[in-house]
Amino acid sequence: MPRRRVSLADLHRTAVGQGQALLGTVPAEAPRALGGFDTHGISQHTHPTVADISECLFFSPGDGRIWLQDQRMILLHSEALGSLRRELIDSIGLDKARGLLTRAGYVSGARDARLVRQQWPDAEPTAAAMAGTRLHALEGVVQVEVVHARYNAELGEYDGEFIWHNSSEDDEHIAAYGVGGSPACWMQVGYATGYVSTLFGRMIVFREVECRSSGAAHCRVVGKSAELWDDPEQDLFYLNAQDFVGTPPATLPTSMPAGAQGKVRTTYLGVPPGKAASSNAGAAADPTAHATMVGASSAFNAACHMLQRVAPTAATVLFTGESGVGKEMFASMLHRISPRSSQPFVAINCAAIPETLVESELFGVERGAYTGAGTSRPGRFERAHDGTLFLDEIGTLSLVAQGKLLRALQEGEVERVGGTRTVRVDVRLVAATNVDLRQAVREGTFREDLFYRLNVFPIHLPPLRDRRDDIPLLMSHFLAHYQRKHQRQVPGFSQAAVKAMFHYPFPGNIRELQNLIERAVILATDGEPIEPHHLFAGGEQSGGGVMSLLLQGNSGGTLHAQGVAGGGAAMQAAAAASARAGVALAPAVAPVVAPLHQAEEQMLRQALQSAGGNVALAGRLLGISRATMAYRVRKFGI
Ligand SMILES: Nc1ncnc2c1ncn2[C@@H]1O[C@H](COP(=O)(O)OP(=O)(O)OP(=O)(O)O)[C@@H](O)[C@H]1O
Repeated sequence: MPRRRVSLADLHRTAVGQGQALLGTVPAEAPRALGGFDTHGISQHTHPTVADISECLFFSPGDGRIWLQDQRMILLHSEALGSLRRELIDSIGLDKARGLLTRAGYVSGARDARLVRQQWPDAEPTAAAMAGTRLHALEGVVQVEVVHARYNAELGEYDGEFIWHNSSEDDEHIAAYGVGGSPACWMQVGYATGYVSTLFGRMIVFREVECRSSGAAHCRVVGKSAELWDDPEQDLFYLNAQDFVGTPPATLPTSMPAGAQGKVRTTYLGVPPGKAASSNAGAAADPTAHATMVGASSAFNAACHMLQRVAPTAATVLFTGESGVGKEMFASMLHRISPRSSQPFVAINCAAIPETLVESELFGVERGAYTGAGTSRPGRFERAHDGTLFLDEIGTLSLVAQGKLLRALQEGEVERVGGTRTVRVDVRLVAATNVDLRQAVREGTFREDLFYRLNVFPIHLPPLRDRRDDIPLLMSHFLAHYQRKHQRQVPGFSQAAVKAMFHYPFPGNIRELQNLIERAVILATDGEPIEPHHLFAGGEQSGGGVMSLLLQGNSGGTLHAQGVAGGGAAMQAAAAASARAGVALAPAVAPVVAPLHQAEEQMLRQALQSAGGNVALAGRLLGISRATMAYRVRKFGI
């Protein structure tokens, strides 16, 4: 069979042209059904229409694939999904099954929103939102009738009501359980939440207020920005794979009653009830102790499930992943949900300690051991006794330090530098690395025996560009966080800003996203949404344009811009915003064509110079941690 991709639209066209001869089993009324949407307030001819969308659907029977543009799809019997659903409910319970299906729906909706963004970048917001209803129908899930839908970009508020006809989930639920007391379109609600939240870059919660499964004639769903609901917690609960995962609050407007703000904050803390209070022993050493962990992508959920499995044990855990993906945050959460949570969590960044001090930092030192050791002090191992010791950037340890670490792990005891007695320590070791330790072993820079000692339970955290479904949640989360922190009234993101965020590769991962949003919240004008130039004002390459940070003297940075997403008007606005922020825009520098290591060194030097030699600030400019910055500065001998 030829490996030809045939789009649904091709079939339709051919059928129309050739009197249905090539359609075979496609029923004659199918094209009419596809075009059968109607909406109030927006015409069925508004692009992207069902016909436009169907151009993205390809059947490739020759190689057993169906594509919705670049996403592989499958044509699954609704009954098969029904049986999976029934087994899930029967084996893990209604609430857990509902959570799983809601999150699967969320991922699907988020994917479709990205498709619409990519294919119709100029579609106006209502049309892009309506495309979700058309995709949902085209995928055979549900027919959507729009009661009303409205998005106010100025206020960042969404509000919509829909009637769902022919819900496939209801058919299956009713077939298995009959008509009962509660709504059952869980995946579909997850889809709507994922689609609209991804489209607008903020948390928009859908709730099914009437459902065929609970006796209504048809299903009715209401979607609103999370802060417009009084009690979004009950809906958001199902988005969390584990109870330690928080869901980002929507922006908390200052007009919100103080009591309500408090309620939302505690609900979203991301710490299971009872755990927060007991983990205070480690809180001082743990900078992320009160941070909320958010995410909804399948990669994030998979890592959370692994964390939940390993937390109750004493096994060594090795987190791998690029800088800024959340390894330290996961390590800290691991401690908080483990039986050691009331004991210390001691973190050490191996890259940040000079080679000569590693031993005394880890194992402690006895008075007089060397010049300057005026008092005896315990090392991190001793301080982490009964608790968790987190060794970050473990790949940077020297071979000598690796040998000493291995000995301490094998023997369960340490000897202070200059001391004569050994101290027994009981620590749970958690390590993290952003280098490939297997490769380091092959290259002879990392001990094989230590690698196997650490690699007991590896958890890989993929880069943000590979789990883009988390982006809207993270955007909402950090927007709310920095609004509170900096007392700003920024209602949300403009459509251009959301688009730019979805196209940005985030080389610095979540840390970089966090920095972009903090900067944007500061740069944006109160009462107006965040625009791309507020986000990409620090040298990031966004979409078609580049903004780079050029450094002149020690008197502070100068922003040099080479176009920004949004074009000339955005440039002018960027210039105005930058002027407000005390920096100036100037013509662009030539694109960097130096080898990677040279470019890296140049960027490090520029950032340091801009930050007046402040390593932490320079790191923030580049979207990396202070420790990583310090390590790289040392590596290049700057
Ligand atoms: N799932 C998440 N939800 C909310 N914030 C997150 C999440 N993951 C990471 N962050 C935030 O992103 C920043 C970077 O995370 P973290 O320091 O844990 O990354 P890392 O992988 O340890 O980086 P490095 O390798 O550079 O040390 C932190 O401010 C952290 O709070």
